[in-house]
Amino acid sequence: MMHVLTNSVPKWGIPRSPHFDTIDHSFSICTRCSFSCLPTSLATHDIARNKGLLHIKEGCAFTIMSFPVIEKTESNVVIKEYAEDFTSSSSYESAMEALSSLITIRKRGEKTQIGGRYKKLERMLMYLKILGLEDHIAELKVIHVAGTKGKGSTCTFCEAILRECGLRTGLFTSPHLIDVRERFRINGLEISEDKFLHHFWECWSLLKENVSDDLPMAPLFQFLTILAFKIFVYEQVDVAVIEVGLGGTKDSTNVIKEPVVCGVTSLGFDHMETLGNTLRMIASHKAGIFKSQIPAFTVPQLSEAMDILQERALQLAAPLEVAAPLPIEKLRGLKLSLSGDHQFINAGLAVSLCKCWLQRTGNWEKIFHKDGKEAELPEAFLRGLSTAQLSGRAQIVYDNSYASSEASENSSGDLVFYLDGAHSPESMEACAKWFSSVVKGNRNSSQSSLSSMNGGENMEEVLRNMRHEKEKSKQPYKISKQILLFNCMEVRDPQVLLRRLVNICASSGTHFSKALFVPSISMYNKVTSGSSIVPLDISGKDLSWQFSLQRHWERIICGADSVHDKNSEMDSARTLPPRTFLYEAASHYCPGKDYSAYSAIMPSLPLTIKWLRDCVKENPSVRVQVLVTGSLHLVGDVLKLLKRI
Ligand SMILES: Nc1ncnc2c1ncn2[C@@H]1O[C@H](COP(=O)(O)OP(=O)(O)OP(=O)(O)O)[C@@H](O)[C@H]1O
Ligand SMILES: [Mg+2]
Ligand SMILES: [Mg+2]
Repeated sequence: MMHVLTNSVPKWGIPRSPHFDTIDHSFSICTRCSFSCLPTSLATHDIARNKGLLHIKEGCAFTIMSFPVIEKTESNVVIKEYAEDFTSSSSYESAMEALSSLITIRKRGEKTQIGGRYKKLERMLMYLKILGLEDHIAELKVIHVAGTKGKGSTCTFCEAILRECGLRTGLFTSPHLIDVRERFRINGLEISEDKFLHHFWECWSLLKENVSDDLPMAPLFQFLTILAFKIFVYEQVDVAVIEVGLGGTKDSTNVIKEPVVCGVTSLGFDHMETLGNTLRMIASHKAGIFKSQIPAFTVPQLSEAMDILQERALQLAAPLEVAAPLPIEKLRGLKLSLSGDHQFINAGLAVSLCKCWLQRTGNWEKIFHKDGKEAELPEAFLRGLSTAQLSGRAQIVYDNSYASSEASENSSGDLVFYLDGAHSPESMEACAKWFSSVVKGNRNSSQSSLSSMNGGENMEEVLRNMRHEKEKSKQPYKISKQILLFNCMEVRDPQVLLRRLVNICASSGTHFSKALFVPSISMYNKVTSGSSIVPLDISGKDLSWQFSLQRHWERIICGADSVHDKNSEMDSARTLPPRTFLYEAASHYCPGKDYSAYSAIMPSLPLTIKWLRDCVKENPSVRVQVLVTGSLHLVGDVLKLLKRI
């Protein structure tokens, strides 16, 4: 494949968007004016102008751009546009403020309080019309994916595979862990801050100008969906991989009228307050993305769910196929970049979706004409499957920032974080299996395989982990302790989640010596960015939810209620347990201490990480393996802190 470096874009002129010619894999420059392909209304607004984001000229918007710089990463071309100084972090923070104002404060399952005359999907179509996008989104070549678990992973595999096939990709996933821009990827890379702000303020101001009592402003997820469509249209992606937000039938993404192919990942119990209490009801929502005569794929499902999917597909004359989990031999010695056995299910689905997409768009034969071996996965597929990246799903982070530079590596213990944002019973099961298998791998061999490190890491992180593995193999034997760091949203059933986790881990010999219950930093009513300030002030934080999690834990582990009397709860949570707590056997526990034998409430996440680091620093003979799970917010917060503390 040829990559051509271009820097011939006029600095103050029309942005020409570079893209792949998908047919012969060559890189070409589209000489059409990207903006001129879009309605001139896109350029007529004030906020962006006030913020200096746009120059308006005769109804056509011109971004202020400096020369694009092309970075080559493996077989992909990555384009970076370095904008002038018009975007500052403060402008990014004001975008976050604006986004936060779109969060509709309501309890899950309650009917929306958006008001207005129209239903959600009618509103979505009207918003798209305001932005002049309605015809353009019909031209996007979409892979649309619903399901209870594995949507994000499946979409990420699809994106990586098709990018490796030489296509220009757009990927829209949810939720994000640290920064909202994670939800929008162009050619495998998170959208740049400049581009994000540009599109954000255009959407924002046009919608704000046109809202009325009948058509109120779009709530958060609808807004983000519209933004994704706008970005993908503007970026002229060859393929848009779109993850459903919640359910299917009524999801904001379901304005896609004619996707190229649809996928439904593993179905299970989540969001029952919105989707219903039975698997049949849940499946019926997910099947709501099927479209007349459009091929659909799913994974093996329980029969109640499969029956519904098949019924719906039949009604729509949509050919539905079941994609088998990817057989490991097909990888020809490579490893899936996302860890855990469940990822073979997602990978199998992604392969079927991509093959179908390539065939239906006429690309399959053009790209793989020389590759006659139907049974084998094309090289590009293997590259995609072994490099796709998604943070916070079965991700391992070795933390060594506590080790002082002068001290030898061996003078402190190991601290390893295992992060997985599981928050439904089925995903907790997948998470427990993964955690047990990787810590077991550690117990059985001094060197764990790199396959246990998922693709959420960047190259730098992978290399750091490899160095760590190498160092570790030279070190004396360490005693491993498994610790749980947990929080979940109040709408979840912690009893079910924790019990599932404990039982599955126990069945393969993994036992948590302690559980730490901690409040998340992220606020559900605020969209924050990677650079937002981490609040350290914990005074007045209500920890009653964490105390109730602890009570569930105590009941599961020792069949008894926690020893806490309610009055001491608030006081005890103000203080961290002594460092010996981490290593103390439960039998050493003395009633009367302000933490229990098996668990503790931690006053804040930053303090918890510091405390864990201090504990490990003092004790060279231990390896503390911390499973962080229950909430993607918690996982995101931990990742943010590990990178920044
Ligand atoms: N096929 C699967 N079966 C069971 N659990 C899975 C599967 N795939 C992923 N998981 C679990 O679900 C978690 C989230 O994975 P992923 O982000 O791919 O799913 P999602 O459907 O996008 O989730 P969300 O509802 O958070 O958007 C993973 O961390 C893992 O614990
Ligand atoms: Mg979900
Ligand atoms: Mg998701």
